[in-house]
Amino acid sequence: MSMKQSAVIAPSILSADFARLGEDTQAVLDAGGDWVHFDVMDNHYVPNLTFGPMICKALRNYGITAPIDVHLMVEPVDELALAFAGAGASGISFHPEATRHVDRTISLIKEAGCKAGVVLNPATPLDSISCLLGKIDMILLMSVNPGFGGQKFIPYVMDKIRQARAIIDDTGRDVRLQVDGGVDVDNIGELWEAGCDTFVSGSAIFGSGDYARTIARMNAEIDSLG
Ligand SMILES: O=C(CO)[C@@H](O)[C@H](O)COP(=O)(O)O
Repeated sequence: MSMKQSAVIAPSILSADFARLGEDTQAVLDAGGDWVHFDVMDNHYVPNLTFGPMICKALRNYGITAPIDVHLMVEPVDELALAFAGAGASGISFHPEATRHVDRTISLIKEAGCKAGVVLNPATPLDSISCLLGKIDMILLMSVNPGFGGQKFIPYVMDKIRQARAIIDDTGRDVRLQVDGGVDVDNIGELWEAGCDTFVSGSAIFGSGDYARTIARMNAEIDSLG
């Protein structure tokens, strides 16, 4: 039986207007976004630099109450993960190769009261996380190489999504399957059918000019497939 959960659209505020971040984040939530996807880049694990826990806290102080889904593209992981838990993150996902003790990092995140996710780059095999399936809340499959918004979806990830769905269903656990990179109105239906239930989308939403219409079209594609 498929353990696929209800669809979640998580707009990536990497593509938001940083000069008006609180306002733009609230706007995308008012337009139907379910979670805030918060991409943390350290110019070390990835060749780009974004924002840290203070900005997460500032969004909470601004009044953002939706789940904040933190994607850490940082190395090492533990200290920043704890800082984000203290700054109002709801879930924290990290790249296993960026931490020395993966199991310990998951425990730290969960003990800090957050959902824990692991992120696999496009070419990283699924079997690298087989031991963790009883413990994590989410698998995030990157469908672009991490570091930048606005890249094209890498087609071979589609098969990996199907395999991940089968592996999750075998566990019988509620583990979300999130896809991130090049997600748009045109491919979201296929991604849902392949087994994703959580969709990160940055440039397709923020670059569209009409957030509500774009998110509604994404949800309509999913709903049309049941
Ligand atoms: O983590 C990342 C990039 O490293 C993503 O979250 C991107 O922000 C997705 O952007 P689009 O491909 O949707 O523009």
